[in-house]
Amino acid sequence: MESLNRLYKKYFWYFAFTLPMGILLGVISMHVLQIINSSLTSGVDTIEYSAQEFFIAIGVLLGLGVINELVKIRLVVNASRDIHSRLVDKVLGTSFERVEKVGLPKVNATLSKDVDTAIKFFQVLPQMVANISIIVCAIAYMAYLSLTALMYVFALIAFAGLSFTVIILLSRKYLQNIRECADTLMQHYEAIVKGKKELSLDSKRQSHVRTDIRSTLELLRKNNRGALTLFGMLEHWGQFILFAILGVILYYLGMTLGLEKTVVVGYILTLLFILEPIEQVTQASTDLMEAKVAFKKIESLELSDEEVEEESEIAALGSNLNLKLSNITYQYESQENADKGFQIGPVECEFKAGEATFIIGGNGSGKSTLFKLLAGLYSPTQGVMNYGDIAVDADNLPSYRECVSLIAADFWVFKRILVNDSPEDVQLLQQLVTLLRLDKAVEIIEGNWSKTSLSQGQRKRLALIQSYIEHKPIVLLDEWAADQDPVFKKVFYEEIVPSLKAQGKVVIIVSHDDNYYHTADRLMELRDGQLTLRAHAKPAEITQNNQFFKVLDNCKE
Ligand SMILES: Nc1ncnc2c1ncn2[C@@H]1O[C@H](COP(=O)(O)OP(=O)(O)OP(=O)(O)O)[C@@H](O)[C@H]1O
Repeated sequence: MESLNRLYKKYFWYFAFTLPMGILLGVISMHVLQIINSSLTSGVDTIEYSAQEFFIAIGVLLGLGVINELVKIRLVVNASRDIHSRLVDKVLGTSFERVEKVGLPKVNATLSKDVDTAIKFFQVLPQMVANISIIVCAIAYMAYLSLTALMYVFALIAFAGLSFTVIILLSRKYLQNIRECADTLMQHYEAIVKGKKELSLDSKRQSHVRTDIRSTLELLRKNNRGALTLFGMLEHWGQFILFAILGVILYYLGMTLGLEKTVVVGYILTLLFILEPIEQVTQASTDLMEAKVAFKKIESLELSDEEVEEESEIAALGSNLNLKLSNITYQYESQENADKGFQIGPVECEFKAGEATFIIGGNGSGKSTLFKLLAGLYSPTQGVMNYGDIAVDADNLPSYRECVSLIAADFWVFKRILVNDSPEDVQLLQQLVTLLRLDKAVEIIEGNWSKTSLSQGQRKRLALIQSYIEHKPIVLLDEWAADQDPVFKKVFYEEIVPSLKAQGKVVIIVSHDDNYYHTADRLMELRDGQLTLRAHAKPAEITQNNQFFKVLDNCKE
């Protein structure tokens, strides 16, 4: 809870403010009660003085209450912004490897649900402090009226407190289960949205999915019922206890202890007055319990706790250098029912600047895993990766990643185009849109693509444009051409790849287009995680009418 502790510390003064304010509100409230009490039990001659005092006191209460409320609102809105942005920083600062392991549905559930529940902590705590202060002042006032009567009241309150604690503890398991169900539901929701096509075509699968979701909803219902029953009981039990105390004072203690009328009326008024603060405290305890579960859930994801520097730009390691892998291996953690996870390597290989390497291999042979390793998204289990003379390690990994442009099989296109301000780059961007035949499909509006909901092949072209204008020296393309039409496949292998090579980039491509293997400098094969050389080739020189080469060359000048 390190990051959240930092937040508590940041807002310590807000919390600290609510304590004396709560006590002040409590003292003045008790004073108001005392005025009412004495007006009810004494003669009419003091009424005029009491009225003045009464209205001054409630005016002060209004003023202090408003100040307290404003401070509370400030705390809540500021803390809400900070928790949201802290969580975004945590996700951004966490390694790809960890986020992949946690999985999208869990991260989504945390970003959408836990964060709002966690904010409740900041909403209810100041209120709770104020209410507890009022209750403490009320107890002090009752002690002032009659200590003996208070002993009896305390015995009843202690019993009530004990029963409250038991109920709250019992609710904890239900709350944890409800939170687990929320994760499972998020997974189901992702499946029914992403798998909508398949579900529309298969009623059997649809009914399986429906059954699974219904069983999760049933589990959720049972746990919700358990938690809500306990919370409901808590509320009514609290009310009952309070009325029971009133009854005991009114019908038994008054007579048994021979209490004066002022004491009995004082006790009744005070207890009625603290009815609402007590209700709010019990409600707040359940909210705090939920917030605690949410905090625990956030922590259980083990996201990064490091502070992310605003606008931090990481310098790239260098360019036009060779990428060398020495004895590199990467092993996934073992999955359920498996002895050990899939392993890549040991890989011994050098990818030269200005050369294109094609990697082929069957499904599951490890191509995407190798790309994640080459991109620095996974850290090798053993071995060394050198970029030029520099060994890539934990310290310079972020700088290495700045050298890599990856279009993965499950790539993402951001609406915002990141392009240098230079006129050459802006012109290059426009030329690439035309060359990649996207000029009729998208526009560039204030630095954003007008839309990204295009065909898969077109979206890959958008991703390639972003890769071009980033000018990164290592380009990794995972089956980029697989979704392109035959004409554009040809353009890719005969113009785009040579233009990237001509810029001195390390180009590595996963390809299954055997018609174009001859355009590679090297053909390598992955089989069960083992990378072997299949063929060296001497691809054709760059042709004079290579439009991609021309626009990139212009940009260099
Ligand atoms: N996140 C993961 N955790 C554990 N094992 C994984 C993970 N991702 C992939 N694997 C395992 O690693 C092996 C290689 O997967 P990878 O995706 O690299 O293959 P691929 O060659 O890209 O396959 P394809 O051609 O089907 O895309 C598979 O057996 C897979 O089960």
